[in-house]
Amino acid sequence: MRQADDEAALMAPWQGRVDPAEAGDARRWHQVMRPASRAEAPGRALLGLRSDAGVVRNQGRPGASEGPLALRRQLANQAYHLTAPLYDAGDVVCQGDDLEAAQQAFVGRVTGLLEQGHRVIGLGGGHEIAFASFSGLLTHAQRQARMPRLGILNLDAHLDLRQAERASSGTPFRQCAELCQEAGIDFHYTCLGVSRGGNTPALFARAESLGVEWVLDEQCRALDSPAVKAALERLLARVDWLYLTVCLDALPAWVAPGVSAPSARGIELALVEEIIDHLAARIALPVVDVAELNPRLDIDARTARVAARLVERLAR
Ligand SMILES: N=CN[C@@H](CCC(=O)O)C(=O)O
Ligand SMILES: [Mn+2]
Ligand SMILES: [Mn+2]
Repeated sequence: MRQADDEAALMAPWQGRVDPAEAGDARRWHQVMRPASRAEAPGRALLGLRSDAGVVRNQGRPGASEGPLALRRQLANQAYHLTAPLYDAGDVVCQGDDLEAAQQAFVGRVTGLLEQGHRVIGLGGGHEIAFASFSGLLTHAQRQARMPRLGILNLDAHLDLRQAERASSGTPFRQCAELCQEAGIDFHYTCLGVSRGGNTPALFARAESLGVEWVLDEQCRALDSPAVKAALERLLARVDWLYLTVCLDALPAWVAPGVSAPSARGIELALVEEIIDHLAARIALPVVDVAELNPRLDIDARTARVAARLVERLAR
């Protein structure tokens, strides 16, 4: 009974239009989505992190905990053009301020889904999802007979390398650097779309000292912009598996208004899509995620629609 209740709640957002009179394949995501517990073959597994704690700790505007549900509602009506099966693995819920417990639970879920052969698609939640996503990927990598080299590609206006007393949405990649050091592996972190005004000199200095590669938003014009091309080529040459994370404030505020810290400039959605396609064609992407969707601040679900479009791409 409990399981049936859980499944009904899990599948509740997966509703949308149906076109029974259509002769060809007229399926949408809500008609294909299955609970991850019933997966029979490897596919794409959605896993949400319902958390505001990281953004609140980072002096931001709460509401990201409502992101996973808003994203599922937009995804439900996406036309299904994929071959991979789609699974919903539900949400890890952050209770109050207990971010660390939520991140640990998320890590456990990520490793379990990776072991079953799924690509994990994380749905934020604040960008604190990144530390949990990468930790899960690292744990899974350490279980391989020959450990793959790991890298991180973050599309973000922010470096998220803060030094702070407590973990937050502003600290995940500094935490990843420490994790890599503890694990005795290289930290390969590249951030594209960085806003000069959104990051203090202290953050750029930390990026420098950690060997982080970044490209400013104004240098990110196209995939073949020299700085973008060089940064991606260097990263791809160094790693075997990539964790790709999209902070929605990498996009301009008029494209993605529903985030804690909207961007005055940002990088174009078309470029974000091109980067995703470029990476997917060249390297294993076992874990990807979309972070910082805040439905409370959204306008006509504009950001949620963009996020759903990106998730569809990340699922290909
Ligand atoms: N994950 C977002 N992090 C940003 C937020 C900046 C802001 O709130 O202005 C950061 O810490 O830099
Ligand atoms: Mn950001
Ligand atoms: Mn971020």
